[in-house]
Amino acid sequence: MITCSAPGKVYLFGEHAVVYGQSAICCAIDLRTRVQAEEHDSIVIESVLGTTGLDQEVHPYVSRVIEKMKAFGNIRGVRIHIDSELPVGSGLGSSAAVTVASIQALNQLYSCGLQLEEVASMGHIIEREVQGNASPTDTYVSTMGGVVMIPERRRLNGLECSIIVGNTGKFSSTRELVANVAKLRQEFPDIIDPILNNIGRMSHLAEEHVNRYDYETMGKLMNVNQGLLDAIGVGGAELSELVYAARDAGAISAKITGAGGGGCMVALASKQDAGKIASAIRNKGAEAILTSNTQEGVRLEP
Ligand SMILES: Nc1ncnc2c1ncn2[C@@H]1O[C@H](COP(=O)(O)OP(=O)(O)OP(=O)(O)O)[C@@H](O)[C@H]1O
Ligand SMILES: C[C@@](O)(CCO)CC(=O)[O-]
Ligand SMILES: [Mg+2]
Repeated sequence: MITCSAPGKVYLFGEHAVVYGQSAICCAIDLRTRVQAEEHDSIVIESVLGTTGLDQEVHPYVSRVIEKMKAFGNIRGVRIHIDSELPVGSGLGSSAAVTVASIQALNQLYSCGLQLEEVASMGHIIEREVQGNASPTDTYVSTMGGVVMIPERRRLNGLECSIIVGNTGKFSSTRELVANVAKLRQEFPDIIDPILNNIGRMSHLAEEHVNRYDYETMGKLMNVNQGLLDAIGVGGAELSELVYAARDAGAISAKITGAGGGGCMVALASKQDAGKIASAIRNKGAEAILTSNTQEGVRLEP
C-alpha cells in the first residue's frame, strides 16, 4: 500500500483573475489530503463523500485520475482511501489536493515515472474538465508547495507569519462561481476586465513585498483585492462578517480565498495576534483554523 499527501492553499492575490491569464500569488498551507492506494480486485474509492466505483457524480476528480493514469500503468483494480484535513468545497483547494495526491499515489504504486511537472499538469487538465474553466494555480501549488506566482511559476519567499482561516461553513462550488464571473464579464466587459487586470497588477506590485516579508504592504494590497472580489460578485454576507471581525481583531489583512460565495476567508497576522483573531472568528459562530505556509508539496508518506 502507498500513501501520498498533498497540501491545500490560500490565495494571497489573484483568484478568478488568474482564470483569465492575470497573475496570482498562491500559498500552500499545512493542511493536507492523504490518499492511500492499493491493488484490489475492483475499483473502489472511499471518502467522506461515500464509497463508490468510478463515479463522475460523487468522485469526479479521483475517477478521472484513475482513467487518465491507465495510460501510464497497468491499472485493473485499485482501492483508494481518502482522508483530508481540508474542508470540502471551501476555497482551500480541496479539489486540487485530492487530485494531486491521487495522481502521485497511483504514479508511485504502478511505477509510472511521472515527474512533478507532469503530475501538476495532469491535475490542471482534470480541474479544467470538472470545473469547466480552471487555472493551473491550485494544482501547481499543491504539487510544488511554497508560495508561487502563477502563470509565471515563480517561487517566492515563504510566509513566516500566521495564517488564520475562517470557514463560513457554507459550501461553495468553484465551478459555479467561475461561471458566474464569466457571465458578469460577458455582460459588462468594459467594467469587469479592468478589475481583473488590476488584480493581476496587484500581484506584480506585491511580489517584491512578499519576498521582503513586508506584511504591512502586502496586507494593504490584499485588503484592496478583497474589495475587488466583492465587486465581481464572489463575496457574501457571511464572508464579509468574518473579514471585518478579523481586521477589527488586529489582522494585517483579511480576504476571501479561492472561489468565494461561501467557503473560507484568510487572514494574515503576527504569531502574537493569531489567537485573538481566531477567537474573533469563532465568536461569529464560524470555525477558525490556525495554519502556516508549507514548503512541501505532494509527498510520499512513510
Ligand atoms: N476529501 C475529499 N474526498 C473526495 N473528494 C473531494 C474531497 N475534497 C474535495 N473533493 C472534491 O472536490 C470538490 C470540491 O471542489 P471545489 O473546487 O468546488 O472546492 P475547493 O477545491 O474546496 O475550493 P477552491 O477550488 O475554491 O479552492 C468536491 O465536490 C469533491 O468532488
Ligand atoms: C476561482 C479560482 O481562481 C480559484 C479556486 O481556488 C479558480 C481557478 O483558478 O481555477
Ligand atoms: Mg477547487
